[in-house]
Amino acid sequence: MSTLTTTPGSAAGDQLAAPAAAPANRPADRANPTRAVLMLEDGRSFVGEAYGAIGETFGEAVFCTGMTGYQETLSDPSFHGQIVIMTAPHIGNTGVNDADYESDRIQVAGFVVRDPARRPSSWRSRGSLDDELAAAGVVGISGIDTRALTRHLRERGAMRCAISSTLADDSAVNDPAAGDSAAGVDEGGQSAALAALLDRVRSSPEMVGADLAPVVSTPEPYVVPAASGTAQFKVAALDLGIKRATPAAMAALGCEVHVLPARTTGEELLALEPDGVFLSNGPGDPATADYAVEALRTVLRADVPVFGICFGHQLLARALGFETYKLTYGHRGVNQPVGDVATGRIAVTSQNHGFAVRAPLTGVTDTPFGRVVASHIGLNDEVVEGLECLDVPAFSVQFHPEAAPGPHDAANLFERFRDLMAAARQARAAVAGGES
Ligand SMILES: NC(=O)CC[C@H](N)C(=O)O
Repeated sequence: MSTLTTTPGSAAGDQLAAPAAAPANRPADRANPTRAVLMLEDGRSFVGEAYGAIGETFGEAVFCTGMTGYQETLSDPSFHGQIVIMTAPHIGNTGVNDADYESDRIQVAGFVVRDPARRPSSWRSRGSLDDELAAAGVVGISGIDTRALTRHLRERGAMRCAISSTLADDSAVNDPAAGDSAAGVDEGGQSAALAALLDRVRSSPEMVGADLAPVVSTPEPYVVPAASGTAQFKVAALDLGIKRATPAAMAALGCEVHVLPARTTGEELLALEPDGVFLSNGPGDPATADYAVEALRTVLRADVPVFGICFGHQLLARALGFETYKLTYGHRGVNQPVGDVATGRIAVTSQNHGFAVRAPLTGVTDTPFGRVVASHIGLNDEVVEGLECLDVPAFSVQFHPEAAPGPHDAANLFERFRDLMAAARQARAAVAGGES
């Protein structure tokens, strides 16, 4: 299986790297718009204007329903290899600032908006989003019917796509004006350039089978110190695509967070003598990343507390023996309702996932690491959104308690992790006391 190795604005995958003769991505000119095409794997296409950089890019088309937080979305490493469609029609209204980035670069493979802000307005803004995308070489498209596109993906599922603003001839495109019915796929009448683009989309790498965490992970370990005072707990955090807000949330609770590359082994994690091990969110298919699953099993055997979010939740599930599967179109946005099974409380959560864990919604499952229950359930479609181990100190959630962007309903989960680490330390002290 080929692996998506997208760099912003470039073709997805080595085998799809732009031919040497292709023009380099260059900023779109707002005064003289350049025509751009979004081509889906099933042949449906949309015509709009180049937005951000002019060029050609490939990735999985996914839609995000957040009304706000486009900067955090763009820089979330979990979106690596994906072309993100914003369902909110006005994007870029507050420009860009340096505080809202969740990693050191824009991570999406491409960006689709309906109606970009012509002039950003915010006291924090230092520039416009389209200039920022152009400077980063990120190819985008604007002025298309994002509602029709989203409905198409809801019916047909997330699929590969391309954005191209460099086609020689795109005159005969299957335009959204032709209607947004699911049956509106019309490959007939397309120009040779469009047919060739469709071929390129269909030979681009798929998200299923893509092992992308090592591509976005930190090459070297680094430490985020406790936000104030002496650190109370040492956390070893496996960076599978971590967002800045995550170690910051743990540091605010008195943790010293050691952020480690994706391929760190279980033995290396334990050698740090951490109070707890954290597994981050990340891009790609959780059915890959066997290295992290193995590391996690080593940690679980050592009875060290574990907390996983999103990709980390999926990997904890795999370590326990559950399987993961691909959702039709996933959950991406800041308004996803989740029920806490134990308390009956509902949290509105931030989510960004295309895969999910296959586990029973009710009852207790026996696993090699003891009994496990589903702790959280997605209220839109009954997807397992959390797991709790009853016999080892481990739990995980599919959503994002770090909430960047998003509501803070789930922030208490970091406190739960801290309390789990405190309880484990007390238990160790009691055992040591009993032995002496
Ligand atoms: N945000 C994440 O960690 C996403 C996890 C995984 N890549 C998925 O799409 O389901």
